[in-house]
Amino acid sequence: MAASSARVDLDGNTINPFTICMIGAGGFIGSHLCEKLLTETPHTVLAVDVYNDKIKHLLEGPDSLPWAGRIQFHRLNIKNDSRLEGLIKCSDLTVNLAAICTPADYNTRPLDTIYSNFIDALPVVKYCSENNKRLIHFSTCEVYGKTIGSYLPQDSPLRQDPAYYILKEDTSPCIFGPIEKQRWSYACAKQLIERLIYAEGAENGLEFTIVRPFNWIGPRMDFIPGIDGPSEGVPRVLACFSNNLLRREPLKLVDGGESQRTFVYIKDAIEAVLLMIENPARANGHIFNVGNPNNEVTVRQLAEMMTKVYSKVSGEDSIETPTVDVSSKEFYGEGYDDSDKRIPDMTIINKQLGWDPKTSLWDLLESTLTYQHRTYAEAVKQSVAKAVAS
Ligand SMILES: NC(=O)c1ccc[n+]([C@@H]2O[C@H](COP(=O)([O-])OP(=O)(O)OC[C@H]3O[C@@H](n4cnc5c(N)ncnc54)[C@H](O)[C@@H]3O)[C@@H](O)[C@H]2O)c1
Ligand SMILES: O=c1ccn([C@@H]2O[C@H](COP(=O)(O)OP(=O)(O)O[C@H]3OC[C@](O)(CO)[C@H]3O)[C@@H](O)[C@H]2O)c(=O)[nH]1
Repeated sequence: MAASSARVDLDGNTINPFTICMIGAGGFIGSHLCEKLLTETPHTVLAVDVYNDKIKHLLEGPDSLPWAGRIQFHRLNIKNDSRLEGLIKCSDLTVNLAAICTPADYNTRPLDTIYSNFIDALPVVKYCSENNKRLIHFSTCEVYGKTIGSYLPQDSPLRQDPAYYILKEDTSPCIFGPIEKQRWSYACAKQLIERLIYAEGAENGLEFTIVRPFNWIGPRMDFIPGIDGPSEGVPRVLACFSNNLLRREPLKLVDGGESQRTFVYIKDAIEAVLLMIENPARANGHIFNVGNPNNEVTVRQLAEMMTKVYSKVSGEDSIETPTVDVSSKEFYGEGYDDSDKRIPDMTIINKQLGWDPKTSLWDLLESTLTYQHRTYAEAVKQSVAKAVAS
């Protein structure tokens, strides 16, 4: 679709093209946000990351492309690069996506996790505040931790009461496990940076929006171990299960696969972020849950659905034993813990931005697994054949 030049916001005001400093633009969410901004808006992106593989298709190509000249890639590590302030200063808005955000790292690399999600984000917040620049910061649904309901007795009827499990931005508490459960290093660091941003808003007038994504999934999420990422790496569940399906191995269910998640299609979620970007008067000062409450499954149900969908899109029968149980200690190591249930309350985002997710879990898995099969099946086949031959 061609970039439109006469865009209007939700209140009918003309949106002038602006420059966005997007930190973490080379990741899963960043790549989709770049694509959306370049193909459907007149805005310019200063894309900051240490990697750019997932946005190569936007960076390379002829000058005749509709977005030519509207994206620049800056390869830099925000931990230690003095160019960061300059990029923030010459932008109208900063979107910060940079983070270590893979659960396998939270308990095994807790220091890196805390530095990445808190310490490394500090200069970004500071530069935005000091230079009066708007900030959209990516937090996480993990700041809610466990539900109140999870602490009730198993047979308590209150567990069925939404008041004990629906997660609301302005009223739900943040409930983490003990310090020795280092899984919560990420959630805790994200919570503290949220509090710092909120305080910068309250005391120094920083214009901010905080996004709490609830399991956004789709093409380009993470990596397939041994193909475009380390063989021993453990990505998030979509890529773990995709890898198992591609290799015709059983899908591993951690602690029985009883935890529940709501999954939202990345393309639906990106619509919400674009609304935030283009409607500052409605988005500033708010924390937004962004998820799909209608797409709730247990991890076991997710595995079963992915197995069925993959069989449909690949044309291959599923294997005889499609799933296997593993303990969290075996899979993630010491200090792992889990969120039991994550259903976002949608009142605030619906009221402020009129956003609702659209895509069902089956449909989003069908388009995502079609992409996974098309992108990886041949490479996996070759890598398996090579391993057998050696
Ligand atoms: N995908 C989800 O469902 C989800 C859920 C909750 C929260 N989030 C949050 O959204 C953000 C983006 O998540 P994602 O899924 O796209 O993850 P991702 O890992 O694909 O992307 C993060 C990007 O940040 C970059 N980065 C990390 N540290 C950096 C540094 N020091 N300097 C420069 N670049 C750096 C990485 O190279 C990567 O490209 C994260 O803050 C994450 O915590 C995502
Ligand atoms: O092979 C596997 C991999 C994972 N599981 C279980 O699936 C659940 C979801 O895991 P995952 O997608 O890796 O991550 P979480 O939902 O727990 O956490 C993420 O949520 C948002 C974010 O902040 C950023 O993406 C991140 O922290 C979980 O129960 C695993 O144990 C499995 O059974 N088998």
